[in-house]
Amino acid sequence: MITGTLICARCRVLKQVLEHNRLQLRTLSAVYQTQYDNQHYNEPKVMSLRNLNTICIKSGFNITAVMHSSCIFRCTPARMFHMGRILHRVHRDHGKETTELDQSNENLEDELSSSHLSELDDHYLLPENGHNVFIVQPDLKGKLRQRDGSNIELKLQEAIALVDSLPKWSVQATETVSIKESGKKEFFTKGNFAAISRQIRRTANITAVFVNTNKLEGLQLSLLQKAWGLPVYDRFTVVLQIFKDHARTKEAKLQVALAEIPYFRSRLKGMHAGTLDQQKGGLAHLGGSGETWIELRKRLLEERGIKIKRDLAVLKSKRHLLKKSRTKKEIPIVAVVGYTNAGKTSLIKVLTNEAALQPRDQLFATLDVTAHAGFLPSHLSVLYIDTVGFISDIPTSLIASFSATLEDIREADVIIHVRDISHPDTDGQKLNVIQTLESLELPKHLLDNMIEVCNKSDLNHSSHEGGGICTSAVTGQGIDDLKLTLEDTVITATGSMKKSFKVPMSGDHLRWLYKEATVVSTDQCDSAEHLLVHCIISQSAYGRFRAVFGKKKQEPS
Ligand SMILES: Nc1nc2c(ncn2[C@@H]2O[C@H](COP(=O)(O)OP(=O)(O)OP(=O)(O)O)[C@@H](O)[C@H]2O)c(=O)[nH]1
Ligand SMILES: [Mg+2]
Repeated sequence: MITGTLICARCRVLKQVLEHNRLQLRTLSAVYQTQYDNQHYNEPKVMSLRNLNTICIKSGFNITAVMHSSCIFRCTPARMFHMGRILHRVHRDHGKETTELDQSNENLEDELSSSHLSELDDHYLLPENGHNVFIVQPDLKGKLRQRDGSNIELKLQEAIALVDSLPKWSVQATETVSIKESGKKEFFTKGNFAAISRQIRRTANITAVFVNTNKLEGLQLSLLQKAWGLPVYDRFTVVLQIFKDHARTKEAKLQVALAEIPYFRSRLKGMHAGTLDQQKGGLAHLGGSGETWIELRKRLLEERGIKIKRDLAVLKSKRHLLKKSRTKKEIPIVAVVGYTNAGKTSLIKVLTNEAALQPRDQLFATLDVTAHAGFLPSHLSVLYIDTVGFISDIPTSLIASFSATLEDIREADVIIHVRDISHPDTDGQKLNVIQTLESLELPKHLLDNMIEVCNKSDLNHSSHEGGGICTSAVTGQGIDDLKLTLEDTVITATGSMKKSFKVPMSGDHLRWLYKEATVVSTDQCDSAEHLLVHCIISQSAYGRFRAVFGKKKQEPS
C-alpha cells in the first residue's frame, strides 16, 4: 500500500508546490486529477470524497493525512478536522451510499471554496459592528447633469435612507462634490479630491465612506480606499449589502450570491497582482502552467457563478410547476411593482386582509417574491405577487440577478404600479419604474393595461394631478375603487366574460359553475325550478360548460 497525503486536485498550484518539493504524493493526486479532468472539467463541483475514496482503495492508496489548498492560504484546524472526519467515515462506510455523507460533502465544498473568496471580502460586506458613514454626494456638472437630470438634495436623502436601512450603520456627515467627467481613472478632480479628503480627515469617528454613485471602477475604488484609509462603498455595494441583510429564502440568498460575483470580480480587477502574490508567500506562479492568486480566484468565482445559476434553475423549474398548477386553476395573477418603499406590501395587505404580511419603513424590505390570494368585488379570486422594489442608478447586473422577480412580472395578467405620491421625487421615481419596466421588454398589453396607484395619499397635502387611483394603505381610502378597476382590467386581460346562466335547481349545473367559474350572485327566476346564476367565466370554461350541458337551455338571451 502506498501511504501519502490526500490533496484537492482542483488546486493545481498546491500540486505543483508539492511536486516541486518532491513530496511522495503523485500517485493519488495524479489519479484524482485525471478523473477530475476527464469527468468534471467543465463542472464546478469536484468529485465527491466518496468517489475519491473508492479510487484510493482501488489503487491501493492509504490516506494518512488530508491536505487542501487552503492549508497554504487559510486552513483552520477545524476545517482540517472536518475533512479528516468525513474521510474516516467514508472509509468506514465504504460502499454504502448514505445521504448524511452527501450532505457533509456539499457543505464542505462550499466551505472550502468560500475560504478562498473570503479573502476578497475582508469583512467589507456586512461588517459586524456596522459603520459610521461619511456620504459623498457627487453633483454632476455639464453634460453629465443633463443626462442625469435629478435633484441633488433628493439623491442625498435617498443615500441617507439607504445607509439607515443597514443594521448598525449610521450617517456621520455628508458632503456634496462637483463631478465633471466620469469613466476616468480618478473619480474626483485633484482640487475637489484634496478638499473632500481634508473634510473626511477632520470628521471624527468615521469608519467608511459612501460615494453615492452608480458604481465605482475597481481601480477608482482601490485608489480612494488607499488615499482615505477607509473602506469605500458605492451605490451598488450598499444596495448589495441591504439585499444580503434582508434575504431570507434560499432563492433570495442565491440571487444575492449571484449579484455578489461581479462585485468580487471588480475587486479583483482593482487589486495589484504582483503585490498580492507576494503577500501570499510567493505562490504567484509555480511553473509555466500554474495559476496566480488572482487567476485562482477568478476561476473560483466562475465556478461559483455556474453552481448558483444551476441551483437557481432547479428552483425555477419548481416554480414553473407551481405556476402550471396555478394556470390550471385559471387564477389571474396581478404583479404589484413600484419604487422601493412605495407601499406595495402594505397595499397587498389591505387588498387581501392577510395579517402575516409585514410592511416595513425600510428600503428593500421585500426581497422574496411572494403570492397572496385575494378576492375582487364579484368574488373573483386573484393572486397578488409582491415584488422587489426598483431604485434608480443601480447597475443592471444587480437587477438581472433578481431575474425570477422580473419573470413573475412578465407572466402576470395585470400589473399594478404603486407610487408613493407623498414622496418629493414621486415623478422621478415613476419615470425610473417605467424605464425599468420598458427595459424588461414586457408584452405590450401588460404595459398598456397597467394600473397606476397613487398611494400614501393620506400624506399628500398638495393636490395630485394626472392619472392614477389615489389610495392609502393606512386609511383604506380608494381601495374599493382600486378593486373595481382591477376587476374590469383582469376580466379584459384574461379574456373572461361576465355571463348569466339560467340553470335547473336540480342537476349538476350549479355545482359545476361554482367549481369552474366565479359565481358573482344568484337570482330567482320566473320559473320555480330554475335559478339565474351570474358568473365570471373564462372562455375555455365557457366552452366546456356548453359542451357538457348544451347551450340553449341555460343561457337567457
Ligand atoms: N402614511 C402611509 N404610510 C404608508 C402607506 N402605505 C405604506 N406606508 C408605509 O410605508 C412604509 C413602506 O411600506 P411597504 O409596504 O413595506 O413598502 P414596499 O413598497 O413594499 O417597500 P419595499 O418592499 O421595501 O420595496 C411602511 O412604513 C408603511 O407603513 C400609506 O398609504 N400611507
Ligand atoms: Mg415590500
